Amino acid sequence: MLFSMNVLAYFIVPSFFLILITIIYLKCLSTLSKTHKNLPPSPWKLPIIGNLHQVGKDYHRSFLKLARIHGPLMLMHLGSVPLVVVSNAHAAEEILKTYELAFLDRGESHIIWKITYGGKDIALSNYGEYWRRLRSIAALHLLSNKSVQSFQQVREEEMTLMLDRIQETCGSVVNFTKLILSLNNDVICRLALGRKYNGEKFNTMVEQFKQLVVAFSVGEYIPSLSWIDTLRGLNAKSHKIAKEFDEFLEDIIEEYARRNTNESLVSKIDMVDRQDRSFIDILLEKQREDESGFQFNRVTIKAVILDIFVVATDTTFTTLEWAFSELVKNPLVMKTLQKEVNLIARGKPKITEDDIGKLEYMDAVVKETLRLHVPAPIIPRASSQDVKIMGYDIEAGTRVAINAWAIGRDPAKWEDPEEFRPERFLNSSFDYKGSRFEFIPFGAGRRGCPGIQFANTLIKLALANVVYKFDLALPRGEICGNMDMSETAALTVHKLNHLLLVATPRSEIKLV
Ligand code: HEM
Repeated sequence: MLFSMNVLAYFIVPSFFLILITIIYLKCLSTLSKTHKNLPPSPWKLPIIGNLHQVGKDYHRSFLKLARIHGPLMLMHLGSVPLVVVSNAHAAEEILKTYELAFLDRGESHIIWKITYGGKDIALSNYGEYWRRLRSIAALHLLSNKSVQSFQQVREEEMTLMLDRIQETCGSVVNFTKLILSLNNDVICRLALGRKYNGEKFNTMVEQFKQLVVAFSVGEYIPSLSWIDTLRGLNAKSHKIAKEFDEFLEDIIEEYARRNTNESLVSKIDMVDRQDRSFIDILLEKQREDESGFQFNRVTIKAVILDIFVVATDTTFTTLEWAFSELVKNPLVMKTLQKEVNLIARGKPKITEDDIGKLEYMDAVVKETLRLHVPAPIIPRASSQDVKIMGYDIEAGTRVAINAWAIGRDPAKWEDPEEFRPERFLNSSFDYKGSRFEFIPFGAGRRGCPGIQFANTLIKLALANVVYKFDLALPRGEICGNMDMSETAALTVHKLNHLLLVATPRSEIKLV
Protein backbone atom coordinates (compact mmCIF):
# COMPACT_ATOMS: atom_id res chain seq x y z
CA MET A 1 0.00 0.00 0.00
CA LEU A 2 2.88 2.30 1.01
CA PHE A 3 4.64 1.38 -2.24
CA SER A 4 1.63 2.24 -4.36
CA MET A 5 1.21 5.59 -2.55
CA ASN A 6 4.86 6.35 -3.33
CA VAL A 7 4.38 5.47 -6.99
CA LEU A 8 1.38 7.78 -7.08
CA ALA A 9 3.29 10.61 -5.42
CA TYR A 10 6.56 10.33 -7.28
CA PHE A 11 5.62 9.19 -10.77
CA ILE A 12 1.96 9.26 -11.73
CA VAL A 13 0.96 12.69 -10.37
CA PRO A 14 4.00 14.56 -11.80
CA SER A 15 3.64 12.69 -15.13
CA PHE A 16 -0.01 13.66 -15.28
CA PHE A 17 0.83 17.34 -14.73
CA LEU A 18 3.67 17.16 -17.24
CA ILE A 19 1.32 15.76 -19.92
CA LEU A 20 -1.31 18.37 -19.07
CA ILE A 21 1.20 21.23 -19.35
CA THR A 22 2.49 19.84 -22.68
CA ILE A 23 -1.06 19.66 -24.08
CA ILE A 24 -1.83 23.22 -22.93
CA TYR A 25 1.47 24.43 -24.39
CA LEU A 26 0.83 22.77 -27.75
CA LYS A 27 -2.73 24.10 -27.84
CA CYS A 28 -1.47 27.64 -27.13
CA LEU A 29 1.17 27.24 -29.82
CA SER A 30 -1.36 26.16 -32.41
CA THR A 31 -3.78 28.98 -31.49
CA LEU A 32 -0.89 31.42 -31.65
CA SER A 33 0.16 30.20 -35.07
CA LYS A 34 -3.48 30.37 -36.21
CA THR A 35 -3.92 33.89 -34.94
CA HIS A 36 -0.65 34.79 -36.64
CA LYS A 37 -2.21 33.76 -39.92
CA ASN A 38 -3.39 36.64 -41.99
CA LEU A 39 -6.98 35.49 -42.48
CA PRO A 40 -9.37 37.41 -44.76
CA PRO A 41 -11.68 39.91 -43.03
CA SER A 42 -14.78 38.35 -41.47
CA PRO A 43 -18.19 39.58 -40.38
CA TRP A 44 -18.86 39.13 -36.66
CA LYS A 45 -20.20 35.71 -35.81
CA LEU A 46 -22.30 34.00 -33.17
CA PRO A 47 -21.27 30.93 -31.19
CA ILE A 48 -22.22 27.61 -32.82
CA ILE A 49 -24.06 29.05 -35.86
CA GLY A 50 -21.25 31.40 -36.90
CA ASN A 51 -22.54 33.62 -39.74
CA LEU A 52 -25.49 31.42 -40.72
CA HIS A 53 -27.99 34.03 -39.49
CA GLN A 54 -26.54 36.58 -41.95
CA VAL A 55 -27.20 34.45 -45.04
CA GLY A 56 -30.67 34.62 -46.55
CA LYS A 57 -32.32 32.38 -49.14
CA ASP A 58 -30.98 34.57 -51.93
CA TYR A 59 -27.46 33.98 -50.61
CA HIS A 60 -25.76 35.76 -53.55
CA ARG A 61 -27.40 39.00 -52.38
CA SER A 62 -26.53 38.39 -48.72
CA PHE A 63 -22.92 37.71 -49.68
CA LEU A 64 -22.70 40.93 -51.72
CA LYS A 65 -24.18 42.98 -48.89
CA LEU A 66 -21.52 41.67 -46.49
CA ALA A 67 -18.73 41.96 -49.08
CA ARG A 68 -19.49 45.67 -49.43
CA ILE A 69 -18.42 46.00 -45.78
CA HIS A 70 -15.67 43.37 -45.53
CA GLY A 71 -14.13 43.35 -48.99
CA PRO A 72 -13.88 41.13 -52.09
CA LEU A 73 -12.23 38.27 -50.20
CA MET A 74 -14.16 37.56 -47.04
CA LEU A 75 -14.02 34.66 -44.60
CA MET A 76 -17.31 33.48 -43.15
CA HIS A 77 -18.24 30.58 -40.91
CA LEU A 78 -21.41 28.70 -41.72
CA GLY A 79 -21.72 26.86 -38.45
CA SER A 80 -18.34 25.17 -38.19
CA VAL A 81 -17.64 25.29 -41.93
CA PRO A 82 -15.20 27.99 -43.10
CA LEU A 83 -16.24 29.62 -46.36
CA VAL A 84 -14.32 32.21 -48.35
CA VAL A 85 -16.59 34.46 -50.42
CA VAL A 86 -15.09 35.96 -53.59
CA SER A 87 -16.81 39.08 -54.91
CA ASN A 88 -14.67 40.77 -57.55
CA ALA A 89 -12.92 39.90 -60.81
CA HIS A 90 -9.41 40.21 -59.39
CA ALA A 91 -10.04 37.79 -56.51
CA ALA A 92 -11.84 35.41 -58.92
CA GLU A 93 -8.83 35.44 -61.23
CA GLU A 94 -6.53 34.48 -58.34
CA ILE A 95 -8.77 31.50 -57.50
CA LEU A 96 -9.72 30.37 -61.02
CA LYS A 97 -6.42 31.03 -62.79
CA THR A 98 -3.34 32.09 -60.81
CA TYR A 99 -3.77 29.48 -58.02
CA GLU A 100 -6.19 27.27 -59.94
CA LEU A 101 -4.52 24.01 -58.88
CA ALA A 102 -5.30 24.70 -55.23
CA PHE A 103 -9.02 25.24 -55.96
CA LEU A 104 -10.12 22.38 -58.17
CA ASP A 105 -12.14 20.53 -55.54
CA ARG A 106 -15.84 21.13 -54.89
CA GLY A 107 -16.07 20.17 -51.21
CA GLU A 108 -18.44 17.56 -49.87
CA SER A 109 -22.06 18.38 -49.29
CA HIS A 110 -24.16 15.92 -47.22
CA ILE A 111 -27.49 15.93 -48.98
CA ILE A 112 -26.20 16.36 -52.52
CA TRP A 113 -23.70 13.58 -52.01
CA LYS A 114 -26.45 11.28 -50.80
CA ILE A 115 -28.46 11.80 -53.97
CA THR A 116 -25.54 11.72 -56.42
CA TYR A 117 -24.03 8.37 -55.46
CA GLY A 118 -21.51 9.97 -53.08
CA GLY A 119 -20.29 12.56 -55.58
CA LYS A 120 -19.55 10.06 -58.35
CA ASP A 121 -20.64 12.54 -61.02
CA ILE A 122 -18.53 15.09 -62.93
CA ALA A 123 -19.68 18.26 -61.23
CA LEU A 124 -19.21 17.10 -57.63
CA SER A 125 -16.36 14.62 -57.67
CA ASN A 126 -13.19 16.07 -56.24
CA TYR A 127 -10.20 16.72 -58.48
CA GLY A 128 -8.21 13.58 -59.27
CA GLU A 129 -7.94 10.71 -61.70
CA TYR A 130 -11.63 9.69 -61.45
CA TRP A 131 -12.83 13.23 -62.27
CA ARG A 132 -10.22 13.58 -65.06
CA ARG A 133 -11.40 10.42 -66.81
CA LEU A 134 -15.07 11.29 -66.54
CA ARG A 135 -14.53 14.84 -67.65
CA SER A 136 -12.57 13.74 -70.70
CA ILE A 137 -15.30 11.24 -71.69
CA ALA A 138 -17.91 14.02 -71.37
CA ALA A 139 -15.80 16.57 -73.25
CA LEU A 140 -14.85 14.21 -76.09
CA HIS A 141 -17.95 12.08 -76.54
CA LEU A 142 -20.99 13.82 -75.06
CA LEU A 143 -20.47 17.56 -75.24
CA SER A 144 -17.88 18.09 -78.00
CA ASN A 145 -18.80 20.32 -80.97
CA LYS A 146 -19.21 17.21 -83.12
CA SER A 147 -21.49 15.57 -80.59
CA VAL A 148 -23.57 18.74 -80.18
CA GLN A 149 -23.95 18.97 -83.97
CA SER A 150 -25.03 15.34 -84.19
CA PHE A 151 -28.17 16.24 -82.23
CA GLN A 152 -29.18 19.06 -84.56
CA GLN A 153 -32.27 17.21 -85.77
CA VAL A 154 -33.59 16.65 -82.24
CA ARG A 155 -33.24 20.34 -81.39
CA GLU A 156 -34.86 21.49 -84.62
CA GLU A 157 -37.79 19.08 -84.24
CA GLU A 158 -38.48 20.19 -80.66
CA MET A 159 -38.08 23.83 -81.58
CA THR A 160 -40.60 23.44 -84.43
CA LEU A 161 -43.04 21.86 -81.97
CA MET A 162 -42.63 24.88 -79.69
CA LEU A 163 -43.24 27.32 -82.56
CA ASP A 164 -46.38 25.37 -83.53
CA ARG A 165 -47.65 25.56 -79.96
CA ILE A 166 -47.14 29.33 -79.93
CA GLN A 167 -48.85 29.64 -83.31
CA GLU A 168 -51.88 27.72 -82.01
CA THR A 169 -52.48 30.29 -79.27
CA CYS A 170 -53.67 32.74 -81.97
CA GLY A 171 -52.68 35.86 -80.09
CA SER A 172 -54.00 34.82 -76.68
CA VAL A 173 -51.81 34.65 -73.54
CA VAL A 174 -49.04 32.01 -73.63
CA ASN A 175 -47.16 30.74 -70.59
CA PHE A 176 -43.61 31.11 -71.95
CA THR A 177 -42.07 29.70 -68.79
CA LYS A 178 -43.86 26.38 -69.34
CA LEU A 179 -43.08 26.36 -73.06
CA ILE A 180 -39.36 26.90 -72.54
CA LEU A 181 -39.26 24.38 -69.71
CA SER A 182 -40.79 21.68 -71.84
CA LEU A 183 -38.53 22.52 -74.81
CA ASN A 184 -35.51 22.08 -72.55
CA ASN A 185 -36.70 18.94 -70.81
CA ASP A 186 -37.71 17.29 -74.07
CA VAL A 187 -34.42 18.07 -75.82
CA ILE A 188 -32.34 16.93 -72.87
CA CYS A 189 -34.40 13.78 -72.26
CA ARG A 190 -34.08 12.77 -75.91
CA LEU A 191 -30.33 13.42 -75.92
CA ALA A 192 -29.51 11.90 -72.58
CA LEU A 193 -32.10 9.14 -72.23
CA GLY A 194 -33.10 8.47 -75.83
CA ARG A 195 -36.73 9.57 -75.58
CA LYS A 196 -39.04 12.09 -73.94
CA TYR A 197 -40.19 11.67 -70.36
CA ASN A 198 -42.61 14.38 -69.34
CA GLY A 199 -45.39 12.67 -67.41
CA GLU A 200 -46.59 14.04 -64.07
CA LYS A 201 -44.60 11.40 -62.14
CA PHE A 202 -41.34 12.18 -63.90
CA ASN A 203 -41.76 15.96 -63.57
CA THR A 204 -42.51 15.67 -59.84
CA MET A 205 -39.47 13.45 -59.33
CA VAL A 206 -37.20 15.97 -61.10
CA GLU A 207 -38.71 18.89 -59.20
CA GLN A 208 -38.27 17.15 -55.81
CA PHE A 209 -34.71 16.28 -56.73
CA LYS A 210 -33.88 19.91 -57.54
CA GLN A 211 -35.47 21.08 -54.29
CA LEU A 212 -33.32 18.64 -52.35
CA VAL A 213 -30.12 19.84 -54.01
CA VAL A 214 -30.67 23.26 -52.44
CA ALA A 215 -32.29 22.06 -49.19
CA PHE A 216 -30.66 23.47 -46.06
CA SER A 217 -29.08 20.73 -44.00
CA VAL A 218 -28.39 21.67 -40.37
CA GLY A 219 -26.02 18.71 -39.96
CA GLU A 220 -23.85 19.90 -42.78
CA TYR A 221 -22.88 23.05 -40.89
CA ILE A 222 -23.39 22.01 -37.27
CA PRO A 223 -22.64 18.27 -37.12
CA SER A 224 -23.68 18.01 -33.46
CA LEU A 225 -27.21 19.03 -34.50
CA SER A 226 -27.52 16.64 -37.43
CA TRP A 227 -30.35 14.87 -35.58
CA ILE A 228 -32.51 17.87 -36.54
CA ASP A 229 -32.30 16.76 -40.20
CA THR A 230 -33.59 13.34 -39.20
CA LEU A 231 -36.39 14.94 -37.18
CA ARG A 232 -37.36 17.21 -40.11
CA GLY A 233 -37.52 14.16 -42.35
CA LEU A 234 -34.76 15.51 -44.62
CA ASN A 235 -32.68 12.35 -44.46
CA ALA A 236 -35.67 10.11 -45.18
CA LYS A 237 -36.73 12.36 -48.04
CA SER A 238 -33.30 12.38 -49.66
CA HIS A 239 -33.12 8.60 -49.31
CA LYS A 240 -36.54 8.23 -50.98
CA ILE A 241 -35.75 10.58 -53.91
CA ALA A 242 -32.33 9.01 -54.46
CA LYS A 243 -33.98 5.58 -54.57
CA GLU A 244 -36.70 6.72 -56.98
CA PHE A 245 -34.21 8.28 -59.36
CA ASP A 246 -31.92 5.30 -59.10
CA GLU A 247 -34.72 2.86 -60.00
CA PHE A 248 -35.80 5.07 -62.90
CA LEU A 249 -32.28 5.28 -64.35
CA GLU A 250 -31.56 1.62 -63.61
CA ASP A 251 -34.62 0.58 -65.67
CA ILE A 252 -33.56 2.70 -68.64
CA ILE A 253 -29.95 1.48 -68.56
CA GLU A 254 -31.08 -2.12 -68.18
CA GLU A 255 -33.34 -1.72 -71.24
CA TYR A 256 -30.39 -0.34 -73.25
CA ALA A 257 -28.02 -3.05 -72.02
CA ARG A 258 -30.51 -5.80 -72.97
CA ARG A 259 -31.05 -4.27 -76.38
CA ASN A 260 -27.30 -4.03 -77.00
CA THR A 261 -26.74 -7.67 -76.00
CA ASN A 262 -29.47 -8.83 -78.37
CA GLU A 263 -28.10 -6.88 -81.30
CA SER A 264 -25.89 -8.61 -83.85
CA LEU A 265 -22.30 -7.49 -84.34
CA VAL A 266 -23.27 -5.81 -87.60
CA SER A 267 -25.94 -3.69 -85.98
CA LYS A 268 -23.51 -2.78 -83.19
CA ILE A 269 -21.17 -1.36 -85.81
CA ASP A 270 -24.14 0.54 -87.25
CA MET A 271 -24.84 1.88 -83.76
CA VAL A 272 -21.36 3.39 -83.48
CA ASP A 273 -21.89 5.30 -86.73
CA ARG A 274 -25.38 6.41 -85.91
CA GLN A 275 -25.74 10.15 -85.44
CA ASP A 276 -28.52 10.14 -82.87
CA ARG A 277 -27.18 7.84 -80.17
CA SER A 278 -28.23 8.92 -76.71
CA PHE A 279 -25.74 9.66 -73.94
CA ILE A 280 -26.60 6.30 -72.34
CA ASP A 281 -25.67 4.52 -75.59
CA ILE A 282 -22.36 6.34 -75.66
CA LEU A 283 -21.59 5.77 -71.97
CA LEU A 284 -22.40 2.05 -72.19
CA GLU A 285 -20.12 1.79 -75.17
CA LYS A 286 -17.30 3.57 -73.28
CA GLN A 287 -17.84 1.17 -70.38
CA ARG A 288 -17.52 -1.84 -72.70
CA GLU A 289 -14.39 -0.44 -74.34
CA ASP A 290 -12.66 0.53 -71.12
CA GLU A 291 -9.71 -1.66 -70.34
CA SER A 292 -7.74 0.73 -68.19
CA GLY A 293 -9.16 -0.46 -64.90
CA PHE A 294 -10.95 2.87 -64.53
CA GLN A 295 -13.83 2.48 -62.13
CA PHE A 296 -16.49 2.90 -64.81
CA ASN A 297 -19.59 1.04 -63.71
CA ARG A 298 -23.35 1.42 -63.65
CA VAL A 299 -23.13 3.93 -60.81
CA THR A 300 -20.81 6.12 -62.86
CA ILE A 301 -23.22 6.11 -65.79
CA LYS A 302 -26.19 6.93 -63.59
CA ALA A 303 -24.29 9.71 -61.83
CA VAL A 304 -23.20 11.31 -65.11
CA ILE A 305 -26.71 11.20 -66.57
CA LEU A 306 -28.14 12.68 -63.39
CA ASP A 307 -25.50 15.40 -63.47
CA ILE A 308 -26.21 16.43 -67.00
CA PHE A 309 -29.92 16.33 -66.39
CA VAL A 310 -29.77 18.59 -63.37
CA VAL A 311 -27.12 21.09 -64.50
CA ALA A 312 -28.23 21.28 -68.12
CA THR A 313 -32.00 21.74 -67.77
CA ASP A 314 -32.22 24.42 -65.14
CA THR A 315 -29.39 26.64 -66.40
CA THR A 316 -30.44 26.66 -70.05
CA PHE A 317 -34.10 27.12 -69.20
CA THR A 318 -33.37 30.05 -66.85
CA THR A 319 -31.24 31.81 -69.46
CA LEU A 320 -34.00 31.58 -72.06
CA GLU A 321 -36.64 32.77 -69.61
CA TRP A 322 -34.62 35.87 -68.68
CA ALA A 323 -33.61 36.56 -72.29
CA PHE A 324 -37.25 36.66 -73.43
CA SER A 325 -38.15 38.80 -70.41
CA GLU A 326 -35.39 41.34 -71.13
CA LEU A 327 -36.29 41.46 -74.84
CA VAL A 328 -39.91 42.26 -74.04
CA LYS A 329 -38.87 44.79 -71.41
CA ASN A 330 -36.50 46.50 -73.87
CA PRO A 331 -38.39 46.97 -77.18
CA LEU A 332 -35.44 48.70 -78.88
CA VAL A 333 -33.20 45.70 -78.23
CA MET A 334 -35.96 43.42 -79.54
CA LYS A 335 -36.24 45.50 -82.73
CA THR A 336 -32.48 45.45 -83.35
CA LEU A 337 -32.42 41.69 -82.84
CA GLN A 338 -35.38 41.12 -85.17
CA LYS A 339 -33.67 43.24 -87.81
CA GLU A 340 -30.52 41.14 -87.60
CA VAL A 341 -32.44 37.86 -87.69
CA ASN A 342 -34.45 39.03 -90.74
CA LEU A 343 -31.26 39.93 -92.58
CA ILE A 344 -29.72 36.52 -91.99
CA ALA A 345 -32.92 34.54 -92.67
CA ARG A 346 -33.78 36.40 -95.90
CA GLY A 347 -37.38 35.22 -95.84
CA LYS A 348 -36.62 31.53 -95.15
CA PRO A 349 -39.31 29.78 -93.09
CA LYS A 350 -36.94 29.20 -90.14
CA ILE A 351 -33.53 30.08 -88.75
CA THR A 352 -31.31 27.01 -88.83
CA GLU A 353 -28.31 26.14 -86.69
CA ASP A 354 -26.03 27.04 -89.60
CA ASP A 355 -27.31 30.64 -89.39
CA ILE A 356 -26.64 31.04 -85.70
CA GLY A 357 -22.91 31.77 -85.94
CA LYS A 358 -23.67 34.79 -88.12
CA LEU A 359 -25.89 36.48 -85.51
CA GLU A 360 -23.53 38.90 -83.75
CA TYR A 361 -26.18 40.97 -81.99
CA MET A 362 -27.86 37.76 -80.81
CA ASP A 363 -24.53 36.71 -79.28
CA ALA A 364 -24.39 40.04 -77.44
CA VAL A 365 -28.00 39.60 -76.21
CA VAL A 366 -27.17 36.15 -74.79
CA LYS A 367 -23.99 37.43 -73.11
CA GLU A 368 -25.82 40.39 -71.57
CA THR A 369 -28.54 38.03 -70.29
CA LEU A 370 -25.89 35.80 -68.71
CA ARG A 371 -24.15 38.82 -67.14
CA LEU A 372 -27.27 40.28 -65.56
CA HIS A 373 -29.05 37.00 -64.78
CA VAL A 374 -26.25 34.51 -64.30
CA PRO A 375 -28.09 31.19 -63.82
CA ALA A 376 -25.63 29.78 -61.27
CA PRO A 377 -24.96 32.85 -59.08
CA ILE A 378 -22.41 31.05 -56.92
CA ILE A 379 -19.59 28.92 -58.30
CA PRO A 380 -18.58 26.44 -55.60
CA ARG A 381 -14.96 25.39 -55.16
CA ALA A 382 -12.84 24.17 -52.23
CA SER A 383 -9.14 24.54 -51.43
CA SER A 384 -7.03 21.39 -51.35
CA GLN A 385 -3.90 23.01 -49.87
CA ASP A 386 -2.85 26.05 -47.79
CA VAL A 387 -2.48 29.01 -50.13
CA LYS A 388 -2.10 32.81 -50.02
CA ILE A 389 -4.67 34.83 -51.98
CA MET A 390 -4.36 38.63 -52.18
CA GLY A 391 -2.01 38.42 -49.20
CA TYR A 392 -4.50 36.44 -47.08
CA ASP A 393 -4.02 32.87 -45.85
CA ILE A 394 -6.60 30.35 -47.00
CA GLU A 395 -6.34 27.01 -45.26
CA ALA A 396 -6.68 23.66 -46.99
CA GLY A 397 -10.27 22.36 -46.84
CA THR A 398 -11.85 25.82 -46.95
CA ARG A 399 -14.95 26.07 -49.10
CA VAL A 400 -15.00 28.86 -51.66
CA ALA A 401 -18.08 30.64 -53.04
CA ILE A 402 -17.32 32.73 -56.12
CA ASN A 403 -20.15 35.22 -56.41
CA ALA A 404 -20.51 35.38 -60.21
CA TRP A 405 -23.75 37.33 -59.75
CA ALA A 406 -21.97 40.13 -57.83
CA ILE A 407 -18.99 40.11 -60.20
CA GLY A 408 -21.28 40.52 -63.24
CA ARG A 409 -22.72 43.72 -61.81
CA ASP A 410 -19.63 45.23 -60.19
CA PRO A 411 -19.82 49.00 -60.91
CA ALA A 412 -16.00 49.13 -60.96
CA LYS A 413 -16.06 47.01 -64.13
CA TRP A 414 -19.47 47.64 -65.71
CA GLU A 415 -20.99 50.99 -66.63
CA ASP A 416 -24.62 51.18 -65.47
CA PRO A 417 -24.47 47.55 -64.41
CA GLU A 418 -28.21 47.16 -63.78
CA GLU A 419 -29.09 48.21 -67.34
CA PHE A 420 -29.69 45.59 -70.04
CA ARG A 421 -27.39 46.78 -72.83
CA PRO A 422 -26.18 44.08 -75.24
CA GLU A 423 -24.15 46.69 -77.12
CA ARG A 424 -21.47 46.51 -74.41
CA PHE A 425 -20.52 43.07 -75.76
CA LEU A 426 -20.32 44.08 -79.44
CA ASN A 427 -16.73 44.08 -80.77
CA SER A 428 -15.44 43.12 -77.33
CA SER A 429 -12.97 40.45 -76.27
CA PHE A 430 -15.41 38.70 -73.91
CA ASP A 431 -15.88 34.99 -74.54
CA TYR A 432 -17.96 32.39 -72.69
CA LYS A 433 -14.95 30.53 -71.31
CA GLY A 434 -14.12 33.05 -68.61
CA SER A 435 -10.97 34.55 -70.13
CA ARG A 436 -12.00 37.89 -68.57
CA PHE A 437 -12.94 37.41 -64.96
CA GLU A 438 -15.64 40.07 -64.76
CA PHE A 439 -17.75 37.75 -66.95
CA ILE A 440 -17.76 34.17 -65.69
CA PRO A 441 -21.28 32.73 -66.13
CA PHE A 442 -19.77 29.36 -67.08
CA GLY A 443 -16.91 29.51 -64.54
CA ALA A 444 -13.37 29.20 -65.89
CA GLY A 445 -10.36 26.93 -66.24
CA ARG A 446 -10.18 23.16 -65.90
CA ARG A 447 -13.46 22.91 -64.02
CA GLY A 448 -15.24 25.46 -66.19
CA CYS A 449 -18.55 24.33 -67.72
CA PRO A 450 -18.10 21.75 -70.51
CA GLY A 451 -21.68 22.39 -71.73
CA ILE A 452 -21.17 25.88 -73.23
CA GLN A 453 -21.66 24.83 -76.86
CA PHE A 454 -24.56 22.57 -75.92
CA ALA A 455 -26.37 25.35 -74.03
CA ASN A 456 -25.59 28.15 -76.47
CA THR A 457 -26.86 26.27 -79.50
CA LEU A 458 -30.27 25.59 -77.97
CA ILE A 459 -30.62 29.05 -76.43
CA LYS A 460 -29.77 30.88 -79.66
CA LEU A 461 -31.84 28.59 -81.88
CA ALA A 462 -34.94 29.08 -79.73
CA LEU A 463 -34.48 32.84 -79.30
CA ALA A 464 -33.76 33.47 -82.98
CA ASN A 465 -36.76 31.52 -84.23
CA VAL A 466 -39.29 32.92 -81.78
CA VAL A 467 -38.35 36.55 -82.43
CA TYR A 468 -38.19 35.87 -86.18
CA LYS A 469 -41.70 34.43 -86.29
CA PHE A 470 -43.52 36.42 -83.59
CA ASP A 471 -43.87 39.85 -82.06
CA LEU A 472 -44.07 39.50 -78.29
CA ALA A 473 -45.96 41.72 -75.88
CA LEU A 474 -47.20 41.70 -72.30
CA PRO A 475 -50.84 40.68 -71.78
CA ARG A 476 -53.62 43.23 -71.21
CA GLY A 477 -51.54 46.08 -72.63
CA GLU A 478 -49.20 46.10 -69.61
CA ILE A 479 -46.33 48.54 -70.02
CA CYS A 480 -42.99 46.88 -70.83
CA GLY A 481 -40.95 49.24 -68.66
CA ASN A 482 -42.95 48.19 -65.57
CA MET A 483 -42.52 44.50 -66.25
CA ASP A 484 -42.19 42.28 -63.19
CA MET A 485 -38.61 41.01 -62.98
CA SER A 486 -38.66 39.60 -59.42
CA GLU A 487 -36.33 36.69 -58.78
CA THR A 488 -36.50 33.56 -56.75
CA ALA A 489 -33.48 31.56 -55.71
CA ALA A 490 -33.79 27.82 -56.27
CA LEU A 491 -31.12 25.66 -57.90
CA THR A 492 -30.69 28.63 -60.20
CA VAL A 493 -32.08 32.16 -60.03
CA HIS A 494 -35.48 32.04 -61.77
CA LYS A 495 -38.16 34.58 -62.44
CA LEU A 496 -40.45 34.53 -59.42
CA ASN A 497 -43.61 34.63 -61.53
CA HIS A 498 -44.18 32.79 -64.79
CA LEU A 499 -43.52 34.75 -67.95
CA LEU A 500 -46.89 35.32 -69.64
CA LEU A 501 -46.78 36.83 -73.12
CA VAL A 502 -48.95 37.41 -76.15
CA ALA A 503 -47.27 36.26 -79.37
CA THR A 504 -48.51 37.69 -82.67
CA PRO A 505 -47.26 36.10 -85.91
CA ARG A 506 -45.11 38.57 -87.84
CA SER A 507 -46.36 39.44 -91.30
CA GLU A 508 -44.47 38.26 -94.42
CA ILE A 509 -43.45 41.88 -95.07
CA LYS A 510 -41.73 42.12 -91.72
CA LEU A 511 -39.82 38.89 -92.30
CA VAL A 512 -37.94 40.09 -95.38
C1 HEM B 1 -26.58 28.60 -69.65
C2 HEM B 1 -26.28 27.37 -69.35
C3 HEM B 1 -25.21 26.96 -68.37
C4 HEM B 1 -24.53 27.69 -67.43
C5 HEM B 1 -24.66 29.17 -67.12
C6 HEM B 1 -23.61 26.79 -66.76
C7 HEM B 1 -22.74 27.16 -65.74
C8 HEM B 1 -21.86 26.30 -65.12
C9 HEM B 1 -20.94 26.69 -64.09
C10 HEM B 1 -20.82 28.08 -63.49
C11 HEM B 1 -20.23 25.60 -63.74
C12 HEM B 1 -19.10 25.54 -62.69
C13 HEM B 1 -17.83 26.00 -63.39
C14 HEM B 1 -16.61 26.17 -62.52
O1 HEM B 1 -16.50 25.59 -61.44
O2 HEM B 1 -15.71 26.92 -62.93
C15 HEM B 1 -20.69 24.49 -64.55
C16 HEM B 1 -20.22 23.21 -64.47
C17 HEM B 1 -20.70 22.18 -65.24
N1 HEM B 1 -21.63 22.26 -66.24
FE1 HEM B 1 -22.60 23.90 -66.87
N2 HEM B 1 -23.75 25.54 -67.30
C18 HEM B 1 -24.71 25.59 -68.28
C19 HEM B 1 -25.14 24.56 -69.08
C20 HEM B 1 -24.65 23.29 -69.06
C21 HEM B 1 -25.06 22.22 -69.94
C22 HEM B 1 -26.10 22.37 -71.05
C23 HEM B 1 -24.35 21.11 -69.57
C24 HEM B 1 -24.38 19.73 -70.14
C25 HEM B 1 -25.14 19.31 -71.10
C26 HEM B 1 -23.50 21.48 -68.46
C27 HEM B 1 -22.64 20.63 -67.81
C28 HEM B 1 -21.81 20.99 -66.77
C29 HEM B 1 -20.96 20.06 -66.05
C30 HEM B 1 -20.85 18.56 -66.30
C31 HEM B 1 -20.26 20.80 -65.10
C32 HEM B 1 -19.24 20.29 -64.09
C33 HEM B 1 -17.84 20.49 -64.62
C34 HEM B 1 -16.76 20.00 -63.66
O3 HEM B 1 -16.95 20.09 -62.45
O4 HEM B 1 -15.71 19.56 -64.13
N3 HEM B 1 -23.69 22.81 -68.18
N4 HEM B 1 -21.68 24.96 -65.40
